[in-house]
Amino acid sequence: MEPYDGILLLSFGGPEKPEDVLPFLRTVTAGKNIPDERLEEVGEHYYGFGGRSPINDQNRALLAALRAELDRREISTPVIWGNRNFTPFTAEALEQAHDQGLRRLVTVVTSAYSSYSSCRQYREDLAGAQQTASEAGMTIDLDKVRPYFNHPGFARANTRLVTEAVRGALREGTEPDSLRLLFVTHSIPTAMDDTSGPGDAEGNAYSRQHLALGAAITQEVNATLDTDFTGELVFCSRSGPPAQPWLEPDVNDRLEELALEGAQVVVVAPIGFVSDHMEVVYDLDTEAAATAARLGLQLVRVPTVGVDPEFVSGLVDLVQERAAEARGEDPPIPAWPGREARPSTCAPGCCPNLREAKPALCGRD
Ligand SMILES: CC1=C(CCC(=O)O)c2cc3nc(cc4[nH]c(cc5[nH]c(cc1n2)c(C)c5CCC(=O)O)c(CCC(=O)O)c4C)C(CCC(=O)O)=C3C
Ligand SMILES: [Fe+2]
Repeated sequence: MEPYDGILLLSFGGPEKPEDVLPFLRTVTAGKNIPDERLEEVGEHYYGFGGRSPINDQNRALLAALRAELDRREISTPVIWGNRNFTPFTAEALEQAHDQGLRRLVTVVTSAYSSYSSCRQYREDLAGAQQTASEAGMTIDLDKVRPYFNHPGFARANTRLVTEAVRGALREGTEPDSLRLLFVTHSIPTAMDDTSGPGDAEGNAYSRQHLALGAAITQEVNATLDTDFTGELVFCSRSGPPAQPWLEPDVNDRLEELALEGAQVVVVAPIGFVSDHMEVVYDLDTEAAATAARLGLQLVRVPTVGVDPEFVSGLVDLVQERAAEARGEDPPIPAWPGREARPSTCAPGCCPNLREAKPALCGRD
């Protein structure tokens, strides 16, 4: 895997027991304008699951799946795991890597899209952790793979999962006219969406990337099943003060409207998430499922990619692609939907931090 001697899996992190919940929430929301009521509410979501988020176990499973796929390709490069908000924190991961003799890592983030929250904030985490390591006398170089919403591994795995879910609903006798297809992602402030992307020429990269993937999946579903569905994008997990605009519609509000229109079955595909973490098991499987039940709607929740072999193999392809780039080669850069891949080194000012300027790695600024 020249020039890299290690791979860093970088994620959000989550609490593992009730005593972890408050410290975790304080870490997540430090310096952010999240109302207390929202924090208490989110704390309750975690307590409802015994104080344990599913996300860390999902990352452990992803680590094992990446290891198996690397071994299958006879690549012995170690994989290290770090989180933004829970141990092993990113700085701890770098220390562990350094102790193992690793000096140059390629990072895979557990988020597929461009935005401050899903891309630059991880680049800031890398800069902070690298700084901490350097103060302790450890020098580590860090690169990362490109945002992969339109890498074929992620996009095709999602397409297959949605197609199977719709096929299953139709096989059970659902009339196509009474079925709706919703793609779901995490809401973000509209100001964050407006500024997501490489800078002056763009913006709204976060919502546009989801719309592009949703449209491509819908087209494939229709081609495969000979149907005529119109997919649409909805959002979950809004927080922030009520007066601050966030991306809409909320999945629950849209379910209300769909029920009035006469829909009976709603296929909900959480393409914004790579695994079934809290937003999926609470906001969709608990809250949206209750809304649907109250409205008499059948909700069919599509699995997230998780450790789907096509997705995992795509992540290893991305790591090998990044290594080839770093060696100065000109590897093929597969992209679907759209032929334009995001660069693995972000443009200056890409997905800016609107609160405070902070150093970020893996970019040209
Ligand atoms: C785009 C995006 C992703 C997807 C990309 C990625 O995966 O990174 C994501 C992932 C996640 N978000 C998570 C948890 C939380 N996010 C919060 C708050 C926020 N998220 C935001 C955005 C995103 N978040 C934003 C704009 C805020 C407002 C404050 C801020 O500007 O940062 C809060 C505070 C309370 C609240 O406001 O809800 C919590 C507890 C967990 C862990 C789940 C688990 O434990 O299983 C995961 C994977
Ligand atoms: Fe979040």
